[in-house]
Amino acid sequence: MTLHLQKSTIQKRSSVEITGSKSEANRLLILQALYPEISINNVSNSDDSQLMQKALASKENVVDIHHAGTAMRFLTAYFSAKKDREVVLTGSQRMKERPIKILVDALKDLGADISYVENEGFPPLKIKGKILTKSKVTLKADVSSQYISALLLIGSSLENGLQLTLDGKITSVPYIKMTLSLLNEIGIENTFVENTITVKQKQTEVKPQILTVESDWSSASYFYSIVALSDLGIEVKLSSYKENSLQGDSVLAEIYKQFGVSTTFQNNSILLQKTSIVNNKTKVNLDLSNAPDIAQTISVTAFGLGLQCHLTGLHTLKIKETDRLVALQNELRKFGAEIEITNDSLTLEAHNIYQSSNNSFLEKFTESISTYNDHRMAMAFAPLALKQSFIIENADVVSKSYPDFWSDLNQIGFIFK
Ligand SMILES: O=C(O)C1=C[C@@H](OP(=O)(O)O)[C@@H](O)[C@H](O)C1
Ligand SMILES: C=C(OP(=O)(O)O)C(=O)O
Repeated sequence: MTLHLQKSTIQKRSSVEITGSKSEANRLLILQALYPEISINNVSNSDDSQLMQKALASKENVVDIHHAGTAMRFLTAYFSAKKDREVVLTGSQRMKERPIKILVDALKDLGADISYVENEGFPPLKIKGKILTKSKVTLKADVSSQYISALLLIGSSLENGLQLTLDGKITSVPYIKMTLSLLNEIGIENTFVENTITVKQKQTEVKPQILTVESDWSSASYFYSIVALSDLGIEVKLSSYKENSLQGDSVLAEIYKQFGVSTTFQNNSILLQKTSIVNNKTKVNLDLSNAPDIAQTISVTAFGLGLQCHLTGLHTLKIKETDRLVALQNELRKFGAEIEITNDSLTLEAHNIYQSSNNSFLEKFTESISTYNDHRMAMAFAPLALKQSFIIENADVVSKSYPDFWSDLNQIGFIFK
C-alpha cells in the first residue's frame, strides 16, 4: 500500500486508545504457556503478538514467526526446554539475517540441542526440545537484550533455576528489568546484582491471576512527535498508561520536554500538550542505548523542528528490522537533511527548511519515503505530514507493532489520498 500523506493539521483536542505493549505481551504469552494459571488483559493486536500466540498454539513441525524478533528469540529458548517437541523455527528473509548465535550458544551450554538449518549463527533453527539440566551460563550482553530475556523467561522452569553472568556493557537494560518485574509479578524470585542475574526454580504453583498489559510506549512516541511538530496548545490524550511503567520507552515523557511537549498522567491516560515553542538553538544530545526503538522518532522530530541533534548508543539499530541508521540517513536526506551516521551514532545539523518562506522546499520535494520492511520507518516519518505532503511506500508495514496506526492518525486529523 502506497500512502499519499497530505499536509495536515491535527484537531486541537483528540484522544487515542493504543494497543498493548508487544514487549510485555510477548513475555506474558511465554509465561502463560509455562504457567497456564495466568490470564492476560489487553494483549497487543500487533502482528508480532499474534504470531507469538499462533506459534505457541501450533502443533506443526515448522513455526514461522516472520519479522518478530522477540518471538524468534523467546521461542528459541522456550522450544529448547520443551521436552519431546521438535521444531524448525524460521522467519522472514530479514529474520534470517538477524544474529542469534549468542543465544544458541548459551542454550547449548545449558544442554540444549539446536542446529542451524541454513547459515551458521542465524535462523532458521532446528530445535529438539529436552530437559535442560545445567543452570549456569555466561553470555555477551552488548548485542541484544532479547537473548537475556529469552533465557530469563524459561529460567524458573529449569530443574535448578538459572544463573546468568553478563559479559560486556549491558544494552537495552529496561527490557531485562521488564522481564524480571513480570517474573516477580507472578511470584518467581530473581535478583540482578551487577552483572549477575539469578532466577529461582518455581517450587510452588503460580496463583491464578489476571495481568494487564500497559499500552505500548514505543507507539506513543509517534504522538509525542506529532504534538512536538504542532502548534502551541494542541493536546492529544493516550490510553492506557501508568506512571510507573515497566517499559523503558516511557522516558519519552522526559525527553519530549525539550521538544516543548508536557506529559500529564490522568487516571489511566497521558495528556500530551504542546506547551512551549522550542528555541532553534536547542541542541539535542541523547544516549539511547536504553531506548533504541525511539531513535527514529526522535531523529525525525528533531529534523522537523530544525534542531541540531546528536544521538549515541545506537549500536543495536543495525540488526533490527533493517539497518535503521542507514535507512534514516537515506530517507532524511530526501527531505534535505544534513545527516551523518557511524555504527552507533547519528548527527543531524540544524536547518531552517520549514521556516523558509512559502514552503519553497515543498515544491522541490518529489521523492517518496521507503520503509525497508520496518514499521518504525513508516511511523517515525508520518508526523512530517504536519509540515508537507509526501508519499510513504509500503505503509502497511506498521502492523508489526501498531496495525491501527493509519486509522488512528486519520481520526486525529491526518489526511491521506
Ligand atoms: O525485549 C524486547 O521486548 C525488546 C528489546 C529491544 O531489543 P534489543 O535488546 O535487541 O535492543 C527492542 O529493540 C525490541 O523492540 C523489543
Ligand atoms: C526491534 C523491534 O522489534 P524486534 O526486535 O522484536 O523485531 C522493534 O519493534 O522496534
